[in-house]
Amino acid sequence: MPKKPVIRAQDLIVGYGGAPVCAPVTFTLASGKVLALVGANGSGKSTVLRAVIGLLEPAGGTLRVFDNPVDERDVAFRTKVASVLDDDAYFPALTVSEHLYLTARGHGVHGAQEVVAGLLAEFGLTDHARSLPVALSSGQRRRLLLAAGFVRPRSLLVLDEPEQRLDRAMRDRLAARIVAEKAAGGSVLLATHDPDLLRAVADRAVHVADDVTRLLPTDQAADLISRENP
Ligand SMILES: Nc1ncnc2c1ncn2[C@@H]1O[C@H](COP(=O)(O)OP(=O)(O)OP(=O)(O)O)[C@@H](O)[C@H]1O
Repeated sequence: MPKKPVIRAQDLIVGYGGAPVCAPVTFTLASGKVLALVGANGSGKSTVLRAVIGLLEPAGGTLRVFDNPVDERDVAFRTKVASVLDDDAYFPALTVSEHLYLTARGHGVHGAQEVVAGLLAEFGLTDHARSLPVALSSGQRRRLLLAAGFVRPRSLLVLDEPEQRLDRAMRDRLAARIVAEKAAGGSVLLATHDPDLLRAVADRAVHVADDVTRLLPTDQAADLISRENP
């Protein structure tokens, strides 16, 4: 029997106060695959991601994650789904390493200290391990949030414009990390404006828009982004 998709969205309608922000969205994401949401500013990519991780009730259509309706209060859901959204959601009174360690321990990660040390190195934060977030640059804070996403146990990783505020070298490292994620059987749903990241990691894309949302091959989606952001 074919494996059930990790995410199944069928004519999914998302919006605020009853008003949809984009055309209905239909896609599936299988394990070991990366699906990218692309589209202009304000087209609705983050809103779709919020619905997938349970921060927003769908206004219509079907949404199943691991073959269940989304319920972010469910422990089983939270152990499988890690997300990094476009917000500065860190603890201001914890250092970089305390932040990662707390997240790791809170999610029952084995060998948390080694895992944290590895992520500090990978995200270029070792020299800032004892810094408070206020003493980090905006790109370093972004690295901290990404590292906090990667420290969690997960089968599905949801990333909202993970390239934001990262320099080229860090974007390349992030791309390698996402490729490793899928090689290990993990699934990734991400929104992006970066055609290089898209080409490096995505298997398919969904163009989110007002009139119609379409599934696109990665190259076509990357060309579309390049045209939107010449
Ligand atoms: N909390 C909210 N309440 C009401 N409207 C919102 C809210 N958040 C976003 N919107 C609106 O929903 C629409 C879609 O926003 P969304 O953040 O999903 O777009 P996006 O595709 O992620 O954009 P960007 O590429 O700029 O990040 C926009 O018109 C935005 O103004």
